Amino acid sequence: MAILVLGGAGYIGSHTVYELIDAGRDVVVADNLQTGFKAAVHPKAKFYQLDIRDRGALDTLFQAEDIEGVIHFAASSQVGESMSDPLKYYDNNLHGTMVLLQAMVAHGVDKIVFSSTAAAYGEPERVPILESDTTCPTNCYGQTKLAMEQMMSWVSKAHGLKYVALRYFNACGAHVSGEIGEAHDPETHLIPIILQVPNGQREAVSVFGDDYPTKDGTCIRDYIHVTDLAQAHILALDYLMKGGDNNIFNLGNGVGFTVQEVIDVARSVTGHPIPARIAPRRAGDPAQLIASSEKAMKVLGWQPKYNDLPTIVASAWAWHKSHPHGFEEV
Ligand SMILES: NC(=O)c1ccc[n+]([C@@H]2O[C@H](COP(=O)([O-])OP(=O)(O)OC[C@H]3O[C@@H](n4cnc5c(N)ncnc54)[C@H](O)[C@@H]3O)[C@@H](O)[C@H]2O)c1
Ligand SMILES: O=c1ccn([C@@H]2O[C@H](COP(=O)(O)OP(=O)(O)O[C@H]3O[C@H](CO)[C@H](O)[C@H](O)[C@H]3O)[C@@H](O)[C@H]2O)c(=O)[nH]1
Repeated sequence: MAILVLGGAGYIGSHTVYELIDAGRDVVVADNLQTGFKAAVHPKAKFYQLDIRDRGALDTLFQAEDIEGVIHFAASSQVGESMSDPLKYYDNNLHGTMVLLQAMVAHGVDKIVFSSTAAAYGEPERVPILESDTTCPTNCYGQTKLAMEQMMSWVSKAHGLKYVALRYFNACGAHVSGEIGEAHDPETHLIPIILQVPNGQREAVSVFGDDYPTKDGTCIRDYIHVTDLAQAHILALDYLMKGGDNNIFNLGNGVGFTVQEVIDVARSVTGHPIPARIAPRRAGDPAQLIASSEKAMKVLGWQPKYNDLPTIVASAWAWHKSHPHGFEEV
């Protein structure tokens, strides 16, 4: 039987497929390639180009393949865009997940692990954040992810579906092989943006606000390596296969770094001075997001391996230096 990875041509999905294949699992990837790349899909995975909102295409896939569980990354995930075009997020994230769950129920596939986000919490009431803390998203993206979690919960009560929601903090880094890495266009994430400077693609990095109540005034985030995230998906799926109940887990390193500290690490990793300019705050940015991932460690046995920021940034740099245009051939 195979694992179906939706969004397996994207950043976190492609890394998860590599880990699944390395673990000897059969993998089917489905992706509409709206932000993903066929070249990111492991050659041993079977690939379907489809949109999860297309029920007919999903039916064809579920009829053709023997699927034992689903890992669902397929979503739109840009915070800023979700504020200017919220209906795109309701359509792709909520409607897409609704069609997927309808197809899963119809075809008797009853296990799903899916990408949620730290954005589900909004401005945290305390750090480190526990899964039981208040969820009050400050942007439409986080709202749709929280609504996806709630949709799973109701579908579970009615149809016996079992789910794990993984609330990631800041995904970063690249595969140790150097074959795949982060390639978003436009890029909005801090570490790849910083690395565009030593790659000659940007003159300086803008620091969005230096007047936050943090040690150097810049925002604090919890950076977690994409391969550690990938491993958590495998553990979560195995947990469901062994009869584990519906659950929600934070995934982060439990350590926060300011934007300024991340830039300093990138300077030391790349040997480039990386000029930084203070810019206005970015709307909707909480001052500080740090995960408590103790529950994932205790229940899933998850143990992040790349818990050191210089190592994480070095893995990202190895990828960006050798693939300055991502998966696009120029
Ligand atoms: N990158 C992060 O820091 C982060 C943090 C928290 C949560 N997440 C979530 O993790 C997931 C993966 O994020 P990512 O950074 O790898 O994003 P990504 O954009 O690189 O990957 C998403 C993949 O899903 C595909 N996709 C999107 N809509 C689809 C649809 N309707 N049908 C079929 N395929 C579709 C895209 O083509 C892409 O390959 C997303 O759900 C995102 O919301 C990401
Ligand atoms: O050019 C930049 C880009 C980012 N930042 C700052 O760097 C920090 C990290 O920003 P990212 O855009 O890399 O990541 P976010 O924390 O905003 O968001 C990420 O993590 C969230 C959960 O924590 C969501 O899941 C979201 O999808 C994902 O992009 C923020 O303080 C941001 O203001 C800058 O100063 N300059």
